[in-house]
Amino acid sequence: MANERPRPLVAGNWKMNGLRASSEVLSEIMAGYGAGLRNRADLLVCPPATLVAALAGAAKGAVGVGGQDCHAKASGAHTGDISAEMLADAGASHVIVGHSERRADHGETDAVVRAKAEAARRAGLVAIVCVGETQAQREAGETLTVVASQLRGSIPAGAMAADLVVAYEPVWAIGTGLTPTAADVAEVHALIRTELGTLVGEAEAGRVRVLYGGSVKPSNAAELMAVANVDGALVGGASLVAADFLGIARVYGA
Ligand SMILES: O=C[C@H](O)COP(=O)(O)O
Repeated sequence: MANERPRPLVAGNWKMNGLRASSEVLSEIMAGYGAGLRNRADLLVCPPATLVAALAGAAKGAVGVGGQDCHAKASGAHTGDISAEMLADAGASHVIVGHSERRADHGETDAVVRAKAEAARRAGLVAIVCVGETQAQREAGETLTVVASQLRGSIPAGAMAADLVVAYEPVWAIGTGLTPTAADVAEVHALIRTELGTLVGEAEAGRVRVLYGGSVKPSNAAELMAVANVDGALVGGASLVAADFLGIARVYGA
């Protein structure tokens, strides 16, 4: 079972970008999501929370729609926050948790990220748990220990491949145009697969989709997606342009 390669997932994280007119990007993605690609890979778009319901309505399940964050609790006095249940109610299928921008801007710890991933599961969403080292940590030779520690702290006990995706995003590669070498990506993704084996069991670990994120573009997608244990991409900037997002996804099929 662990030998079966998971079906790839190409996910777009729009971050704090997008107005109602941006639904046009989704329309273009759907128009370009032909059978050759549809048979081989899943697509997901994670717009700002203001657009989740509209895009989920327009996507009609053909392309997944996800949130970018959720609160750990289902409801309550948490001004400005959005629960996993609310995202599910709006039509989301996934939610990103623990993105390095949330960890840095909002002080989110591994424990907070795990609580959010548990909330996603409670609400019937797939949690996309993000991990990755900073430039200083890479230069200090700490990449593998940092990523392993984040995984152990952020993955909920009893997580299953059906409710978990892991995204490896080196912080220094996000939005910079820099990417790790294929060998570096392979080393970290192999570690993630091994750690998942310990955390969720070998059989489940083999089915969890492990994405690479950080300056993925149509020009480098083929090389990055060909790396062992890379089951797709979490795309930031390039996901805002349908042609670029599709250009990345099409490494899996026309
Ligand atoms: O969630 C997506 C990542 O942070 C990657 O962003 P980027 O593709 O703009 O480097």
